Amino acid sequence: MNFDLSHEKLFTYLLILCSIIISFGGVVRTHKTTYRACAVGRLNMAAAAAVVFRRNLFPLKLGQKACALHSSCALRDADPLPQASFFPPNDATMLPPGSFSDKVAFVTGGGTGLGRAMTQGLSQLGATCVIASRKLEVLQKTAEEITAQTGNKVFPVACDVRDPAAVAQCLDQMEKLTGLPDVVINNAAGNFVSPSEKLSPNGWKTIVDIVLNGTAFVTLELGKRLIRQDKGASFLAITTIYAESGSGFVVPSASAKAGVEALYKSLAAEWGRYGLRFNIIQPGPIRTKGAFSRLDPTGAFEKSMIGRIPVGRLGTPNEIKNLALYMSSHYATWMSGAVVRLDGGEYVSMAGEFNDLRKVSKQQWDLIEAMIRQTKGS
Ligand SMILES: CCCCC/C=C\CC/C=C/C=C/C(=O)SCCNC(=O)CCNC(=O)[C@H](O)C(C)(C)COP(=O)(O)OP(=O)(O)OC[C@H]1O[C@@H](n2cnc3c(N)ncnc32)[C@H](O)[C@@H]1OP(=O)(O)O
Ligand SMILES: NC(=O)C1=CN([C@@H]2O[C@H](COP(=O)(O)OP(=O)(O)OC[C@H]3O[C@@H](n4cnc5c(N)ncnc54)[C@H](OP(=O)(O)O)[C@@H]3O)[C@@H](O)[C@H]2O)C=CC1
Repeated sequence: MNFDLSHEKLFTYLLILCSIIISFGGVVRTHKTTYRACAVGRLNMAAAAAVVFRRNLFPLKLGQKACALHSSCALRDADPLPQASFFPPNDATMLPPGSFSDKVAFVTGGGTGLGRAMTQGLSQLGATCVIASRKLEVLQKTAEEITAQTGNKVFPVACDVRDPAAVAQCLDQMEKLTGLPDVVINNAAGNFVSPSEKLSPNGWKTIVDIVLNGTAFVTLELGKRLIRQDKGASFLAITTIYAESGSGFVVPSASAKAGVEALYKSLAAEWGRYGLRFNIIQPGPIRTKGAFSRLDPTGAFEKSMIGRIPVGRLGTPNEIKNLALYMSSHYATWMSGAVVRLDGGEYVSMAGEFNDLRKVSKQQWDLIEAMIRQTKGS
């Protein structure tokens, strides 16, 4: 067997080993002060390991080395590319005030990240909102903050979307509070990066249950109730760009998100006759704590990810908010079965066979062109 242990790799393995030993120490010691010291040690070790891991994947320039060894720099956000200055995000709410007056909106996962941003936008434009997820405290805090800001009521309802009985109870509660919704946003999700050979059956099931079954339970239960009351509504699902392409290392999420897209396109065809519209947004990478802590915990991949986005930066929650508000509004009543990608061009940039030729310099192009021209007549 060929063991290729460079100094840096050896150092990484040693750091990881140390952090495991120190973590173990933290568990067995019971004295409070010692435990705290160990906890700090563990965090520093983890941060140092993250830095070295990142350096191995993306070697740093000399000037950056001092920063890389300082733990506070370990998870620093990657910078946008120069062209991003052409494409500044506009976070202002796009639709006119009152666009959702007298409307009720139901947002799963509305307490955090993109769900929170969409709820804030709906509320700002006049909607009464109900937000649902597992953590009631998180929902309550978001609901209070948004209500205070917009003056429109946001109701928090605890609900694990994996459990159909809990979904039915949550919707009962909603009916009592606000009546059935005009706008439904299926945004709740679970995800983590993992080599597929490490996935347990329960790891697979957990993601598929939240993303596909959760969306189906909410959508079918709400759909049946809306049909019974002869009430129209707009349904929106938040998937992702790899729902279309598939992606290694997030296989349960890719499979479940593809299922959600099939569900929404199918229902768009079947339930239009009941006044129900179904649309999908596929976001590219957007910094949220929930996504980045599970998809890029070391911070190693962000820079290369930004490098392949033609617009040169990550998206913002408010950019998703504005598109979601439009698609859920009365301006978009002719839109159903649509899949809208919002990703700064990342998907097409990854798909095109020759797109890496962006790295070719002007001089190299002159050379390449001359070589191709020489083939004339051959
Ligand atoms: C450069 C930056 C990249 C960022 C963006 C990039 C690209 C753009 C495309 C992005 C798409 C994003 C899609 C998203 O969905 S982001 C949303 C992320 N948010 C969340 O996940 C929030 C909710 N998540 C959770 O609550 C947990 O993380 C959860 C999903 C694991 C569920 O929690 P819980 O129900 O408590 O489950 P557990 O009991 O903890 O675990 C269940 C089961 O899974 C196994 N497991 C958990 N974590 C891992 C792991 N990291 N690796 C392997 N397996 C794991 C766990 O062991 C359990 O299985 P058992 O067999 O042991 O029982
Ligand atoms: N950020 C990004 O780069 C991208 C995100 N997306 C999608 O955007 C959506 C929002 O993600 P984002 O805001 O980034 O991440 P978050 O982690 O902040 O959002 C996920 C939400 O889902 C809720 N949730 C998780 N499990 C359940 C459950 N079993 N029942 C009910 N609610 C649940 C969580 O609340 P709680 O823990 O209280 O249950 C949380 O509010 C997701 O669909 C994600 O797939 C798509 C592409 C890119």
